[in-house]
Amino acid sequence: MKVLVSDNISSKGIEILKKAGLDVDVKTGLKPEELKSIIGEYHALVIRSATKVTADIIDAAKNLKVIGRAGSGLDNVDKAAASKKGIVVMNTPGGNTITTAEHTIAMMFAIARKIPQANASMAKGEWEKKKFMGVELFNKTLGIIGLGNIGGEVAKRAQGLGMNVIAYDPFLSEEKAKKMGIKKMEIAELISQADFITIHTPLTAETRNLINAKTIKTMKDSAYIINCARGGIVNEKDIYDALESGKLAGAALDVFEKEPPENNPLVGHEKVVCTPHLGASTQEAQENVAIAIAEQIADYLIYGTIRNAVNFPSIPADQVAVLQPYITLSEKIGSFSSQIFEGGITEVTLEYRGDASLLNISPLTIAAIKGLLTPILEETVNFVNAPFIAKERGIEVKETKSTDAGDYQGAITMKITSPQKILSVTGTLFSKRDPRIVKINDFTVEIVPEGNMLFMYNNDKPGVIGNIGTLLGKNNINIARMHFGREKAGGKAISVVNIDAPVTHKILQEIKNLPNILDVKVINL
Ligand SMILES: NC(=O)C1=CN([C@@H]2O[C@H](COP(=O)(O)OP(=O)(O)OC[C@H]3O[C@@H](n4cnc5c(N)ncnc54)[C@H](O)[C@@H]3O)[C@@H](O)[C@H]2O)C=CC1
Ligand SMILES: O=C(O)CCC(=O)C(=O)O
Repeated sequence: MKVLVSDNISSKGIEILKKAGLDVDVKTGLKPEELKSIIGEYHALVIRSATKVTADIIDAAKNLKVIGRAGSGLDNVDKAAASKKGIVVMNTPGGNTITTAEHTIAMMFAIARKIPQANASMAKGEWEKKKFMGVELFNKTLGIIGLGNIGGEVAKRAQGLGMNVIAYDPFLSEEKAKKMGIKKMEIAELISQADFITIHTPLTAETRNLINAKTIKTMKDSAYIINCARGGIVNEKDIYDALESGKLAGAALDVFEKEPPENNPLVGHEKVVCTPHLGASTQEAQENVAIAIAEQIADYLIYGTIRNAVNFPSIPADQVAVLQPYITLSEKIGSFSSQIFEGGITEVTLEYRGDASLLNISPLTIAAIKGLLTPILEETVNFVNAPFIAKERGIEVKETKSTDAGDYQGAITMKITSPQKILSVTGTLFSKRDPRIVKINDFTVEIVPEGNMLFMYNNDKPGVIGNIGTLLGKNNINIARMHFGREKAGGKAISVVNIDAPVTHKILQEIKNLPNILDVKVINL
């Protein structure tokens, strides 16, 4: 079996692959057409973030069984194309957590004390003591947006420095935050209270452009911002304007909207410290992730054991045919529910009815939990660790079974509970194969859960649908399907629109401002 390593990984990983008897080629810096021309020879591909594994590359990968990411981010892999071809996509969540948290703290010190700027000045022969007056971190408030693995490690370190740590993470329970000695609050409150703001969320529809001109306006004067998560979460132009106007005292950026950045005025700006996506770049982290991915790939190619796969559950071979459609349905119900729900989840109940109650439900529950957590945690959740992550986050998972499925042959309902509200989403299979969402709370619907969608609560009034259609049409976005459900004529209604292209933040705002629209969410399945 042949393995292609197309990005730089630690030699420890290569040794493991070779020792396992695999034939390893290391070819880094390949152009897309070069990779496409050779990928057909390989059974496994090992990458970091530089190699772009597009649908085109996957199409040419005639023998490929597995793509392994030494690290966590999989935004450079077309996972849907890989899944369609049965290629397992795996990563190594956790291997670079400490390293990235340490980089964040280093970046915070660097902007607070202007260390890189002072170093550059001394290298030019200057001795500019006055110019590089800094601020202490002690007693300052650090606002962490996204209190997951890295955010949690940053919090511990910042507490050790005597900082007052506050956090915003809509998916974190109050209890967990309390245990960590952190005050959990809404984002607006955090932004207005923090002296330093650091971001540790994935880049999702919700977090794209999270820090923008509007939010910056509500920050303290002379606040600092740090982004070691993903480019695109902070709006680079708005940060630049705020630095120029003096609203922001400094920014530390490890990640960029475009990497490497081109003509980006933040690079080299006197109030900015930049690093070229170095968050995970330590010997220790690179060894961790290289060893982990090499072991995972060898285990899969040699023994068929799947670990840390983001697109495949482990189920006994004889159950695959019957379980797979229900696994897809469960994952879609979870993902759909997560994208329309807001609040710290404390409990999730999966109700299996009719045919579904007669199945081996444990992989279905795992798939539903994975679906629920993936839009929130993106790369860190897989078919193996989903239940553990839920538990760690204080989410209690319950299952119930009933042979009575009402109007359907088999149905699965996910009930999500937070201290403030409950959401219930029911799905079924049409023709034993095709997933449909058929109930959302008390609204009866018939939604095809796939691709880009808009989910809206609206008043059941004439003109609502026409307005949405006109606005999308004006923006050249084609509507594939529309579904409606209402409590009663003239009451509260839900509208779900399947669209052929994603909507931009601006279009989303325009939809929100249409008459009789109460709330809009973007869904991607
Ligand atoms: N700079 C670098 O080299 C590296 C960057 N990263 C990036 O760091 C980020 C965080 O990674 P991990 O901590 O491992 O992920 P994680 O999955 O453990 O944590 C992410 C946290 O963000 C929260 N979150 C999701 N949506 C949110 C929203 N709208 N508002 C507030 N919080 C939200 C989640 O609840 C979760 O607690 C990811 O974007 C990852 O790709 C990771 C490793 C290295
Ligand atoms: O491999 C790297 O250097 C980037 C790490 C990263 O961003 C990730 O693991 O998500």
